[in-house]
Amino acid sequence: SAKLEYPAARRDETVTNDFHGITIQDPYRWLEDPDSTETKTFVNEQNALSNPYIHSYQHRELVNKTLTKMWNYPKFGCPHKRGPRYFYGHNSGLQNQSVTYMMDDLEAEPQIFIDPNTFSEDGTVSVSSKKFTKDGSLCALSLSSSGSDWKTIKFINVETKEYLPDVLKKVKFSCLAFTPDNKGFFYNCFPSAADNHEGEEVDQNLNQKLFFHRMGTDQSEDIICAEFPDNPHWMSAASVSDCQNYLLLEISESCKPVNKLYYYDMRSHGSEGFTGLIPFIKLIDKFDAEYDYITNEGTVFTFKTNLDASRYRVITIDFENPGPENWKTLIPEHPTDVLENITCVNQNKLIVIYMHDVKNEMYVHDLATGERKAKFPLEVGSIGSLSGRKEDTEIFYSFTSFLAPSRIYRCSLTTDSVTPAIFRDNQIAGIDVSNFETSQVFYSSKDGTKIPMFIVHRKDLPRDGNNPVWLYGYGGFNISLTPYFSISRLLYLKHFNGIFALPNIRGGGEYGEEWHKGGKLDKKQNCFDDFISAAEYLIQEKYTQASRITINGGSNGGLLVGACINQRPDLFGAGISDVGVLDMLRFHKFTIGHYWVSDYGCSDNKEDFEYIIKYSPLHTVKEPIIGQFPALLVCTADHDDRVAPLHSLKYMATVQHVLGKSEKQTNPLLLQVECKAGHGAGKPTAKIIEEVTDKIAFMALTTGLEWRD
Ligand SMILES: O=C(NCC(=O)N1CCC[C@H]1C(=O)O)OCc1ccccc1
Repeated sequence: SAKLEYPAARRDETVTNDFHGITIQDPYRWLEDPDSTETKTFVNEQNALSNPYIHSYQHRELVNKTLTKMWNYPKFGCPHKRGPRYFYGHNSGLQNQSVTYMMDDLEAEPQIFIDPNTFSEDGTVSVSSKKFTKDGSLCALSLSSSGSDWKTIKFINVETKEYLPDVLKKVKFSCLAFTPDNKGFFYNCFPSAADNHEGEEVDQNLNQKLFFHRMGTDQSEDIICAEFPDNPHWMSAASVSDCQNYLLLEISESCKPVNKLYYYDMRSHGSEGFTGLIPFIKLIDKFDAEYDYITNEGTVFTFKTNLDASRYRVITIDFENPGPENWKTLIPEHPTDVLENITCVNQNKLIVIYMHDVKNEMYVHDLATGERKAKFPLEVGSIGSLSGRKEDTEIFYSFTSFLAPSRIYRCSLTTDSVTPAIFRDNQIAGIDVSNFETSQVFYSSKDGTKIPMFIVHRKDLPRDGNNPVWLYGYGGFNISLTPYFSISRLLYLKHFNGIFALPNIRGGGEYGEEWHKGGKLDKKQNCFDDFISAAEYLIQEKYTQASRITINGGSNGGLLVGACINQRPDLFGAGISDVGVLDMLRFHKFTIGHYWVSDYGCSDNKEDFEYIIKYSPLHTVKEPIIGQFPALLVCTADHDDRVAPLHSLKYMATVQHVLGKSEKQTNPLLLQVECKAGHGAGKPTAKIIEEVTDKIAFMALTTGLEWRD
């Protein structure tokens, strides 16, 4: 391909910082200001390069049309009962946002409850979460614009579907909790945040507070009921216990799976509402483990915890005898499987979801004794979502896997046996998934650790060492990548003879906290070694060859791509880094980045700096000794306030500076910045399809994909 000319971005060689005796230059520091004319010009010049290149792909329209057609199938969410009614999410196929329907019973005619597509012309306003009052009479909506983490909370009268006058602003990373009498509402906001924020600012999110809002009043009258002036990094979340007597408060200070647990007995309060800081009882007042509320029977509380259990277990704590010596184990830690999720249903049962070698298993346990009662018949895959409360006698759950769009089951829990029935079976038009297969392999990483990897492709694929591979990974924050259905992957498999490979690299939660610890802080390089070893495995097993591999990941996965492509430019044909964390010396200075130091460490500390600087993508760009750098597409968006676009802008400016002038560098090095889009959550269908089309077009142009009908 003809060699591209890259815009010469100004380098300010005067910007340097001293890190524990080491001087580090930061010549593109000016790109950290999203509002400067210079930054806007830089973004426009980069898009003026990347978009025409991507649109030069001859089959881009064919991919777009095919993707749209495959995407256009009805998608149902699990029904959930709130008060006397059932609610469920539904998308007819191509709607920008799913619609929430309501029905008086499961056989009744559904009617529209909330249609977010009416909130904006282009579908960029989304409902990020909903919370009903216990009796289902009111519903709080948390709304996001352009994919920003900033939320506006509004309230709907469910019966009349009319909005109440109450509007809550400056809300971010917030809980939603009504008081039992429906008169009050707990939420979190950042009062010190600037008024004009919309998600394009990079200011740090500090000093979050818990507020009490009295329904029918103005937000300016809201009461601060929890704040942590000595710990500006802390964030909190309030919830009401199943019995409605207790207000629980979880406090966390980072993404580490540990939290403090405070509580307050609301019975000692009249209905005059809350008037000031709540005198919480500090049940757990240190950050030593996670305590995740499941339910309570009177003063005996049931929690999921990783205390002395890296694969989690279930304990009970009696608030009357709160000393740890009185705590009891209800379900002990499993010797190999991770206890992922527990829900109390039908008053006396626990629905327990485990992860066994990255596949879900689901059981019924007895709440009182912890005893296992039944096992759900599940295929290989994941439980996508589950709805059911203590007061419900049935559950709905969705099952999904690489080759099965989510299917919803309904199961009564009134007896000890489980006989689930299909409630909704989503079908894809024009795809016969029986032509494809999923396998799971265990390959060795650099240090000999066995890493599981899912491999999905056509059944008749030749092992000729020449198949294109979409190698996708994440590797961090205790997040597990269990099987999930994706139209874009299926198109790649069907129309390009592609292979989708998903290695469950360390840093995730696939084998519990030990797996997470194996890929964080000073062991973060293990994530990159695991991902590199995955590519080497696929090559030596004759699935593919380096030039046909695209590595891809988002956010922490975007860091994965940046680090691996810098370290092994010989191993990949292309890399696509989505909304990546790429400046590892400065990530904690912007928006919620300070929360990530639990996985990354912080360059303010000498020991942390010394391992961070070794892999930070922005600081490890160098010309390959032999050959050229792979094709690179770095994607971000102007309202991404989870990972500010500055990471991608500075990284691409550096890559183009170091590599772009070399005569041998004919692979493109491109940055694409989307407008009215954010980190990903809430993105309208139309934008998702455009974005995926561009990704596939880029892979086609740079790894020689050939379309087949
Ligand atoms: O920052 C995160 N999560 C980690 C995160 O989003 N990360 C971690 C690294 C980059 C980015 C990503 O991988 O998506 O969540 C913020 C939050 C939400 C709700 C309550 C408290 C705090």
